[in-house]
Amino acid sequence: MEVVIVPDAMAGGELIAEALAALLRRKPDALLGVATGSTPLPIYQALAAQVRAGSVDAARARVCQLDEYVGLPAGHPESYRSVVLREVVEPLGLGADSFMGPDGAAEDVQAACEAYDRALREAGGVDLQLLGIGTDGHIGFNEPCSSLASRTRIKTLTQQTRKDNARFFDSLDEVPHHVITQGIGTILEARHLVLLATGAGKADAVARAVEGPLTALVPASALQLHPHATVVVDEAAASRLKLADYFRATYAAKPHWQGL
Ligand SMILES: N[C@@H]1[C@@H](O)[C@H](O)[C@@H](COP(=O)(O)O)O[C@@H]1O
Repeated sequence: MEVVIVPDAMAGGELIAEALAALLRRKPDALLGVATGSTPLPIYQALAAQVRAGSVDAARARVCQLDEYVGLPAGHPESYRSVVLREVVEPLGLGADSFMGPDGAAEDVQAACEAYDRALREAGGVDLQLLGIGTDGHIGFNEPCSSLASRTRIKTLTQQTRKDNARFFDSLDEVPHHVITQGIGTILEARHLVLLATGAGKADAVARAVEGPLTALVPASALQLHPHATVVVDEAAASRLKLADYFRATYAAKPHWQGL
């Protein structure tokens, strides 16, 4: 696992957007796994700026969702489908046919989960999966004690996650209890995992994920199993890392051509 400490969220966004741009230059139809929440927004803004400036062509990029609420009415502005269309697909100038996600309104949720796992494989697998981290260490919506081998499935949110996400809704009551999320086993199949965490509120989760034991109690610790996992953190989110100086020195000495 590589840990990169950046000064602030903006710098993290630009660094990761450059990695996405480099991937698209290498593989124009790359399948980009995107995350929701506030943290990755600077990545999407920086990538869209690169597209507008003509430094990367994203016209053939494909985008896929990490997770979704269950039971929100179609077109709800806070469904992750709506968020990804609004924050990623449209700003990159892509059409809705470049995008795939699990169907949170399906009558047969289990079948929808299995279909999504299959669709990801049939699409050739995710080239780069962006991840955020929950304050309880979750990735996607894999809450603590999710199986490290799990596939896309329905999960029940913890009260903490519902409270954390209530800011996107009019009230806590409106935050769904159930979600569909790519499983940890599904996420680990992506060729490159890039987790961005910013702010002091994530420092504890980051330290447990990066330097703690591999445990289902901290789903993000599963990144330790992946051969190409990058964790980008700002100074505040890095504040509890014991090896911070080592991570800084390693990144400073890294040849530029390697990218992330
Ligand atoms: N399902 C999403 C996660 O993918 C995201 O990482 C997390 C953190 O969000 P934020 O970046 O807003 O803190 O929120 C939600 O739970």
